[in-house]
Amino acid sequence: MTASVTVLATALPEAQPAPVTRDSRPLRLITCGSVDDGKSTLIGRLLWDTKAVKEDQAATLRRESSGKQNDLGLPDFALLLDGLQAEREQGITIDVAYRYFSSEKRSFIVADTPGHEQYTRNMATGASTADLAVLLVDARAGLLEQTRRHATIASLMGIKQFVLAVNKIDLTNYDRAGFEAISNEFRTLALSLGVRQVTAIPMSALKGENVVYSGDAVMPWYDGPTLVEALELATLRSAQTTGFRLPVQRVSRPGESFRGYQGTVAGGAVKPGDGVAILPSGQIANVKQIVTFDLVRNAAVAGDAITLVLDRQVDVSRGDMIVSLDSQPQTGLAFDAQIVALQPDGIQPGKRYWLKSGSRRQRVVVQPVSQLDLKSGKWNHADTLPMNAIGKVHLAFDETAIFDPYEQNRATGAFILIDPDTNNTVAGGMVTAKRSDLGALNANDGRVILSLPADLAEQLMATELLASRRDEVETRRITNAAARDLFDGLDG
Ligand SMILES: Nc1nc2c(ncn2[C@@H]2O[C@H](COP(=O)(O)OP(=O)(O)OP(=O)(O)O)[C@@H](O)[C@H]2O)c(=O)[nH]1
Repeated sequence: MTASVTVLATALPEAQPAPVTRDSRPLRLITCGSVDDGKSTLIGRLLWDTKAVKEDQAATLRRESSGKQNDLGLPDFALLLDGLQAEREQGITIDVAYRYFSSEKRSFIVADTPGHEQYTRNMATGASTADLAVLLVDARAGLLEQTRRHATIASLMGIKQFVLAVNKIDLTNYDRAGFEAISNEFRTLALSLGVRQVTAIPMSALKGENVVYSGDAVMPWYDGPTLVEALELATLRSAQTTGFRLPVQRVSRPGESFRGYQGTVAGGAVKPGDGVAILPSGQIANVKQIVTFDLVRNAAVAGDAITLVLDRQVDVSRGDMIVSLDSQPQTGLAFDAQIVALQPDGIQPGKRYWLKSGSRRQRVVVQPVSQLDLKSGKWNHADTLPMNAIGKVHLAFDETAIFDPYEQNRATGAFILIDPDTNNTVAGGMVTAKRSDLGALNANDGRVILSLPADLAEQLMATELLASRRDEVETRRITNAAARDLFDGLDG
């Protein structure tokens, strides 16, 4: 494997979004499963049967499948997703790519997360924007620990609707009892995670039974929906409950008289005349103008990329957040969070990481408190968190941090942790609450840079510099990634 460059942005979509036939936003879903459960085959089958595959792709599929067809003589639908594999082989790791398809009633965006090694991380990236999770299991194997982990992460990230796809049912001779046993076990798990909306569907992704077309002929005992019918019935995640949020990406000063603050609205709405506060400084101003790339607008909502002009001179820089006066996020030096550890080193207590949330990046000390036992669903005391662990932690900052609880706003409540030594993303997390005091965990205690020998201090500075450059690269990519803008724009 040759992953040398990590692109945190989304991959460019290969196809334009399917036309929205009704006045509804597309439903976003993620698929999760263990290796070989048939995830690629299922997504391929969905694209194929909903006719989201372009003719040239279809021709390639027929050609490439010939000669290496499976026992059933069907094309290898997983080949439809091979574009990502090719990118991986060029040394580029792409966390999530989005595929678009639609039925007569609705359009959908499925987050496709390639690769197994970093699966949990990829999954967490996809889950943060999804309305629904499709959890795949192999009908012969039933629920695995991996299924439990994925279901847990999906629920932690706020997904409240699951479809359990009991795949490869053709290989169990369409065994009804086996299907029901797996469904019941999964319902118990989902309930323990607080997820009540579960649809279990017996299916064969390979043969296309109960995916888009009914599997009646072979499973007359099943009278529930096909996968697409279940997706058509699903509800969109409810709107965020916070006020206006604009994480400032850039301050624009094209001339003496104009100063605008640019970013993508991460919550709520804004219109000229609204009172806003600039955090963390707490300065106050009114909105004078809202400008998009070619228009002056009379309002902007979450998902809009805007330039905001204020009615007075204030001091604003990248990483600040402009928010509505009457509904502000929480600011402070200590927060509680839940994280998923993503690297072999896990999370070390007392170590200083970079925390990145929106356009803001700051130093943080992470103190693990407990780890989730996936089998029992209990939180056990923990001082460290190994790779893949889901844990509760305390975060301690040495400069004011700004968050909404993730429950209220996924954009301003989510973050990643970066190891300053390696620049690896070591965790993804969600803020659950503000803490009233730092207790024993004062991040300033970790601020020993002044007492370090000069050469070591210099090294540390160099690391910081490197990290900040990396930050720029990342931001540029994200800005350039038409996919993300497009994707976010669909929400507007
Ligand atoms: N019989 C049968 N085989 C299936 C079905 N779905 C997938 N397969 C086969 O199972 C194997 C694995 O399928 P993939 O779609 O590659 O599985 P995956 O989970 O995406 O695996 P990775 O891409 O390795 O993560 C392939 O040989 C598929 O043809 C099914 O419903 N029935």
